[in-house]
Amino acid sequence: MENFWSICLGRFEQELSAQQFNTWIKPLHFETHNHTLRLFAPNRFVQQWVKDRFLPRIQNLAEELIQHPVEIELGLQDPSMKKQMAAPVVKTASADLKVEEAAAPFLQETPAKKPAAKNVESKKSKPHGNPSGLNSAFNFDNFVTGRANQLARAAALQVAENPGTAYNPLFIYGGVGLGKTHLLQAIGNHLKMNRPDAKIRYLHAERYVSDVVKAYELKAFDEFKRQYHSLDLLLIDDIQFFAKKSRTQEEFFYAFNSLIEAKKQIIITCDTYPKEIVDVDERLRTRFSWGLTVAVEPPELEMRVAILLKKAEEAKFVLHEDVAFFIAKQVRSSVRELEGALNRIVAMANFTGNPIDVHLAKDALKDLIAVRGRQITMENIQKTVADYYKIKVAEMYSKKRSRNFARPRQIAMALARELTNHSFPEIGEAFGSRHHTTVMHACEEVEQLRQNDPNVARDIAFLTQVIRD
Ligand SMILES: Nc1ncnc2c1ncn2[C@@H]1O[C@H](COP(=O)(O)OP(=O)(O)OP(=O)(O)O)[C@@H](O)[C@H]1O
Repeated sequence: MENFWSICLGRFEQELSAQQFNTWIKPLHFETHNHTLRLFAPNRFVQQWVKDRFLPRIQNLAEELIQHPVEIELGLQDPSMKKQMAAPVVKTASADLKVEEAAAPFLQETPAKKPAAKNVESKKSKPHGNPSGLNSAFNFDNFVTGRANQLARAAALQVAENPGTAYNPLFIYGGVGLGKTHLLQAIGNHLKMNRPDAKIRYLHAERYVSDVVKAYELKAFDEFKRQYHSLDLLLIDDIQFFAKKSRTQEEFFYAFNSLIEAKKQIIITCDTYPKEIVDVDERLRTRFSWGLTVAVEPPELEMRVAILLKKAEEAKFVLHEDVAFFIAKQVRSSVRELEGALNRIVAMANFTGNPIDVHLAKDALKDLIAVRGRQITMENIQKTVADYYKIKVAEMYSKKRSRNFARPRQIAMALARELTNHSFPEIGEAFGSRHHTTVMHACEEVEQLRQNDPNVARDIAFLTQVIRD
């Protein structure tokens, strides 16, 4: 075991570039303790990086070079004492590669788009053994309010104060990373504080699906019903995941009716308006609009700045307004992306030891800025709009006239007209050789819709931001 690290160093030196090796592997300090290999990183940034990229390889090498099972710990060096701290530590056992989250949340890159969560109780963090699935980190106090979400926040607070009586169900919808889960959790935490005995359950829709599957396998629907139908507050996140799950939808229909009848509160989040949820039973979609439906929209500039300042305050570091404005101007699509950008900047500051200023922020976000600087193309517009409406890009140039394709196509044409310098004939050409009057007609129709249909206006605002970003 004593020689393990020197052999590892040799291997990594061969496998990595000199710069990678010197930056990530060489600075690690190594110790052994009984059957534990201990590595210590000089800072959290290196610790997180090594955890994400190199720990599995170190694990392989341990399996190859050491004949008996070992545990690997990845801790932090204590900079002042020049000795190692026991925690926080990332641990992994040789038989089973289990990595525990150890670094502060501010050092974890936030994914731009949430990966399809599988059977998650709370996708934000582990529920700390709390059967309600609530995460106390999300509350009303740290939810920044602005035009984009003030109605949703007011409704959420109202419901948290008067569950079962105000709006039932409360249906919160909006694009990714805009604070729907945050609000859901805040409602749960608020009620829990006011009524500690209340039976509250927060869960991601996929968890509900898997509970139905389990109940089915174990023939335990009575128990399943007992659990869900006896709640005071049911918080269910990302209901669009019920699509095509007919048994789940049936069970949820019963749970829904039973809870509403008993005046127990249900709050649902979704990526779209109830009527537009695909592959979910009509009777459920109708019920979703029984109470109040509110949207969360992408935050405007000032609100993005306020969110950044709040996040900095929470993480206890100083963020000057000019830096916050700089970040907010670069990152516009979602709060999650905003957090991701801030994480990068903080990580770079920690890593380099430089202060957080606009210069450092520019450096940390240079990839993002380069991407933004790219010219907006019609291909990009077509792809973004197609992705958003979940249709194939090919439908942008196809001749199909069904509304599912025609409407997104018209919106993409109107955006192409607005965001590029192309002429009507050029746009027509790019959309399956259509006549320029078709494009003109599309632009007029979309403008009408934008003025009269708040959903279309919201879609266009969101798409414009994403394309510009
Ligand atoms: N108004 C806000 N104030 C403070 N933080 C916010 C706000 N809106 C979102 N956030 C933060 O942004 C991150 C993403 O928000 P959240 O997970 O609630 O988004 P979501 O709408 O549920 O996304 P998804 O559709 O992917 O589930 C969270 O860390 C959340 O705390």
